[in-house]
Parts: sequence; structure tokens; C-alpha cells
Amino acid sequence: MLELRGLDAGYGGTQVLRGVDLIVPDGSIVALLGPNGAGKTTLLRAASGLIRPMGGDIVLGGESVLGMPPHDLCARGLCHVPEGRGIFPSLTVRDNLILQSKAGKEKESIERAVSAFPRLGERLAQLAGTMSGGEQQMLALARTYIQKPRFVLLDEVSMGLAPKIVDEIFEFLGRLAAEGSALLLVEQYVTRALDVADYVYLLNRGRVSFAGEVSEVDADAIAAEYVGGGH
Ligand SMILES: Nc1ncnc2c1ncn2[C@@H]1O[C@H](COP(=O)(O)OP(=O)(O)OP(=O)(O)O)[C@@H](O)[C@H]1O
Repeated sequence: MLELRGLDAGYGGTQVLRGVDLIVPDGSIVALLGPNGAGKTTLLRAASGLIRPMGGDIVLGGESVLGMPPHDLCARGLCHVPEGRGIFPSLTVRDNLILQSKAGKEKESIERAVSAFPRLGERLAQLAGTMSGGEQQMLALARTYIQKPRFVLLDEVSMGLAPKIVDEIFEFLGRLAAEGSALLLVEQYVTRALDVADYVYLLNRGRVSFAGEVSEVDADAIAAEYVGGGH
């Protein structure tokens, strides 16, 4: 289980998150929704160690991991697919994958990535930055997938992509979850997110305004409230 306890976070002197409590049970999909500027990205950044919280605690498997850098958290099974994807554009697809692989497991890692996204297999020698936006997103997801994470934080991974690619990415998220990874999903396509999620948190101005099971919420009402919803 991943737990955020009373999390306060922000930038410089500006506090964005205020006392956020959030739980991602093992093997579950949790959708984190809210209007622009609510603090969703900030929450994922704080949870993955990219920014240091101002207060509260981050607990992974019963142990506090507060202050741990992102690569250590990922090695412990908590990985983040950030906004902007976090790939190395001037390296090849192969090298992007190898960098994320354990030593001696490179071949296996590349095979695992290609099994999730066969298109990457045709592009191993291509510079990542020259691929289409959808292919770059697949690479970002594949880099996380090869690490077999227990928890994956996903920041708007469908952003700006064609509907067919979004379908492919959601299919992949289903596979990731079926293999046992728990997902914390920030997503502009509210109804799509609620279709796959078990639990939902609504964030408003840095505070949790609702937490519960997806079956308790009216997906259309939430979708109507937020930009990009309903598709
Ligand atoms: N690096 C930063 N420095 C200062 N303020 C920031 C920084 N990043 C975000 N903020 C501010 O923090 C607040 C929350 O932003 P955040 O990106 O977490 O919201 P969000 O819910 O992810 O929004 P969106 O749906 O628009 O991506 C906003 O007011 C934003 O301007």
C-alpha cells in the first residue's frame, strides 16, 4: 500500500497541497481528478520524490520513504511517468530502455518493452526525440514497465494524443494493472479514467474534496465539471 498522510507541498513559499490523505491499495487503480491548477501534478511530484514535501509523510509498504530521491523510490517499486514523459530525446530508443534496465538484464528488458509496444521494436535505433508524441509516450511507459513496479504514478499520459493511441495506452494500463501494478492515474479523460479505476479522489485547491469508490460517484457530473472531460 502507498499512503500519503497529511501531505503539504508546494514551490518556494507557495503552498499548493494542504493536508492531503490518499491511499493506493496494492493492485488497485486510483483516479486522481480535479480542475486545472488543483495540485494533481504537484501531488505526483511530491509522492515520487521529485519535490520535497513541506509536511506530512509518504509511506510505502508501511515504511516512511519521505525525502528519498526518485531513483531510490523507483528501485523500491514506486515509479513515476511524469508530465513531459521524462525520456532522453537525444538517445536512441534502445539506450533509453537500457538506461532503465538492471545490469545484465538488458536483452530481457528490451523484449519486455517490445512485448508491450511492438512499435518500439521497429524503432530501437531511432533517436527518441524524433519519434511521434504517441511513440514517445509509449517509450516512457515501456521504461517504467520494464521495472515491474508495484506502484506507478501516471501524469496525463494520454495528453495531446490521437484517440487510437489513447486506446492503445489505456489497453496497456489494463495490462499493467492485470500484472499486479497499482496505478495512481491523473487523467484529463475523466470518464476513461473512471472506467478503469477502483477508487477516485477529487482534488480542489490542494485539498481532497472527495475520496471513495468509483461506484459512488456520478461520472458524467464529474466529467462535465472538468476541462477535457466526457470523452
Ligand atoms: N514549478 C512551479 N513553481 C511554482 N508554482 C508552480 C510550479 N508548478 C506548479 N505550480 C503551481 O502550483 C499549482 C498547482 O499546479 P499543478 O500543476 O500541480 O496542478 P494540476 O492539478 O496538475 O493542474 P493541471 O490539470 O492544469 O495540470 C498551480 O497554481 C501552479 O501554478
